[in-house]
Amino acid sequence: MQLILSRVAHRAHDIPLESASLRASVPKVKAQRTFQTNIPGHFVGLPRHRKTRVIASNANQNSQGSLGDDKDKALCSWLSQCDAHGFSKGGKLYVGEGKHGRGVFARQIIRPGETVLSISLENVALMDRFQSSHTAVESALDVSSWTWYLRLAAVLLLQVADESSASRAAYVNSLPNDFCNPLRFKASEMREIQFKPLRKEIEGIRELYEDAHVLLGAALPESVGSPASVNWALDTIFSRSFKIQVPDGGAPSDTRILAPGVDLCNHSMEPQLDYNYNPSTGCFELTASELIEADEEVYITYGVYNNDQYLLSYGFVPEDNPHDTCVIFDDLEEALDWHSWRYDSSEGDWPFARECAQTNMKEQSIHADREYSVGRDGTVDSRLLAAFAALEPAEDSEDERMEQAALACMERCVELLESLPTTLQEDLELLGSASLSKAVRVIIQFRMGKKLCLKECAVAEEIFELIVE
Ligand SMILES: C[S@@+](CC[C@H](N)C(=O)[O-])C[C@H]1O[C@@H](n2cnc3c(N)ncnc32)[C@H](O)[C@@H]1O
Repeated sequence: MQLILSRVAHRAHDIPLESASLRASVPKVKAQRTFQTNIPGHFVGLPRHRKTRVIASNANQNSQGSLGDDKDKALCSWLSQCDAHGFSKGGKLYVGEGKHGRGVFARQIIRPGETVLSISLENVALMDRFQSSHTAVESALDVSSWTWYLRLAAVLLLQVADESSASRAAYVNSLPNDFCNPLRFKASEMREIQFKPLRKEIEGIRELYEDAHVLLGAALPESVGSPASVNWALDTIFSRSFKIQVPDGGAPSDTRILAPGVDLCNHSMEPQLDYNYNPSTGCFELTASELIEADEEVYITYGVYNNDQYLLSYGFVPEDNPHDTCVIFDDLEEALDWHSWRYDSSEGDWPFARECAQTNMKEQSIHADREYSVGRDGTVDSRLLAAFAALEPAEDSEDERMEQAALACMERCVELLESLPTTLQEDLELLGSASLSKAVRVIIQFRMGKKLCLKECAVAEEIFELIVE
């Protein structure tokens, strides 16, 4: 948290937002590319900064100490009985309280390439299919047509219901009960989001949860079929499951698993551990990708997602996420309408603009309906640049059209920034307040990420350099 705050503070003071001067201040550049469809990549621009990893070894115990609370101890003891030695007394890892709550720490120096934890799929993991020892309830369920999250939620909830089996009870008991899920944001909190796309996605996922209540409620034993139990199971699998390729009687296919122990690792954009399924051992393995010091908290990466996806799946917003994006137009028609209003371009060649956007879209396999966004590094959706460039007068050179297109994107970002109820600086000050709820705190972090994307684009002179390189 410290990192993002200091960086935002610096940038918020540093970069003046002067929309009026944008057109005039952009440098002239020489184009070498042919106009229309050959803008590189989906987003266009240059990365501007890179975060330095800060190692936090602030576990509440040292390597000789106990392994977290009683539930964590029971989990570690079960894992070591299952031959997953990572967390046993002689193992290389321990559970402790880290920078983001409970996490995993190195007990000793770990060298690159060392496998630190190995989880048998058959005996330890929970998979989105029923494993060899079917119970009667499992056999009675026809889950073949269900999507993976319904299957995995059913597997987890049946594990909870199965009191006769202690096999994975230690794991189930160690799972968190409370989760910061945007689906349960109150109406007043929803208003604080300030950005429409996330609100829309939350509504969509609420429907998904409601459908799951009906389906799993009808299929599962009463003791685990309540909406509250189903919510818990879905929260758990969305925030802790891994997708791997596992042979299922034939060729490897996508399988979702809950991997006890591995799922205790918190996320970092610069992790020291990789995870992989090893077909020769049948295990899901954690391996060091760099030298790790004793008592250092170890991280994995949860993936390349924007902050919307992080918040929806994991309930947090990563610090300084280079993959965050901010929607600036819902679709092409909105973009063209805006351009016509802003620059009086109603005489522009709209069919040509659509064609340019679509050609760029097809070339990059982007879904037609996808919104138009800017990236955290000052990049712009290349379909948008192509469309806007096509609206510029035909007699202008290709350079001039591209330059005006990029300027239009920058001006849109400025306009959006100015239309928001709070500025970056105000959000930063709000975050300093001790009385914020967890939900509001994460919402403010989320909207600051979006504003940083807009701001990076609004000042991104590099856009021009990259377009014409
Ligand atoms: C796979 S679990 C990791 C272990 C978890 N801390 C635990 O106690 O079980 C994922 C959850 O950990 C928390 N988390 C992981 N990485 C985080 C990070 N970088 N910042 C904030 N919270 C994080 C979030 O609550 C997330 O939903």
